[in-house]
Amino acid sequence: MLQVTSSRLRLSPNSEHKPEAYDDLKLEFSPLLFSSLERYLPPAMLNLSRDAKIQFMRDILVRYFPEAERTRVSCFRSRLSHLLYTYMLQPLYKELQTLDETKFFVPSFLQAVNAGTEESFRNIIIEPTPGVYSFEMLQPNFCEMLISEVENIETWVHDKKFKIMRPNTMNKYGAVLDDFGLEPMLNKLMDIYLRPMAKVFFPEINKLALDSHHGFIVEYGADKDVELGFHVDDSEVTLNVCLGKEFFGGELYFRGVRCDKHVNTGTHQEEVGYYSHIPGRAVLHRGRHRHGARATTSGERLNLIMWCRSWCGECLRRKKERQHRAVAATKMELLKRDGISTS
Ligand SMILES: O=C(O)CCC(=O)C(=O)O
Ligand SMILES: [Fe+2]
Repeated sequence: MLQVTSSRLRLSPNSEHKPEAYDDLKLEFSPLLFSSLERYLPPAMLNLSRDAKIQFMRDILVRYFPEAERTRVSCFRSRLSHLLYTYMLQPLYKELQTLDETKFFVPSFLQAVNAGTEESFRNIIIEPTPGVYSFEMLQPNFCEMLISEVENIETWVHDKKFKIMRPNTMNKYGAVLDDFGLEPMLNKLMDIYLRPMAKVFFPEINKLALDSHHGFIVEYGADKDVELGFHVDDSEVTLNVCLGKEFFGGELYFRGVRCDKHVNTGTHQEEVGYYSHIPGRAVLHRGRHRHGARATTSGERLNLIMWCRSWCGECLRRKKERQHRAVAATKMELLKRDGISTS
């Protein structure tokens, strides 16, 4: 039984207090909710054991959150962790989860990254249109393994009757690799192998370290997606590598870099560019470089895409502000439901 002098939540969060991480909890509420709520705990409770705090906070949340919402979150979380853990433990190729550079990359790419100079990168790239850099990157064997892994994921998901998250709002086929145990490997790929190159070719984003990514596979073919409309990516820098198989069409078209305000403006002649995919070859471009993919007219095309992102100081400040507002709103809601006047 929990013994505390006051079980009332604080009126304002204790900003000095660093809440515990609750990511491992398999409870019906988001771990973030527990971390946010911990800052509102009465001072005497902060030194209690983690289990005691969990029990106390869970009691509060159970009282205040509607049943339907809890069931929805709970179902989603348990299905998602089930997906992650079960698949991660028995993928087709466990070796894809650990980046082995000599097995993954072609020697020319590795040499350029090891040298790490502008000249070494310039030696391996072609620039089909200004701001789009193409280079040979992946070993054929790695491409084949990754394709087989994706096919295995799809069969597995189908057999288990799971609904998986599709890569983005435009591609209906493919899979988010981060959800299937490949996130750490892709993180390493971004950190060690892409970041130095991005620094050389996109000096304007040099100050922003690429620090997170969304890694996925897109699939095109007769009974899959055929083409991809004109868009910008939700990324600072995008890596797009063709894995195979055999196909005609699927060229990328580019139409200049734009900020949010001018994303729908016209294109100038010198901004028009094209790139034809070749298995194993990558393109690196700004996420804001407007582009699309023409129809894959026959065969099957699979590409590995990494939307690499970074948080600038202002984004970080706004993110914290949003979190702060969300916490404040949750707290107001809790207090109101407890019949405490908040005015
Ligand atoms: O199909 C492609 O190669 C382009 C994919 C793409 O632009 C995207 O997923 O953002
Ligand atoms: Fe894109």
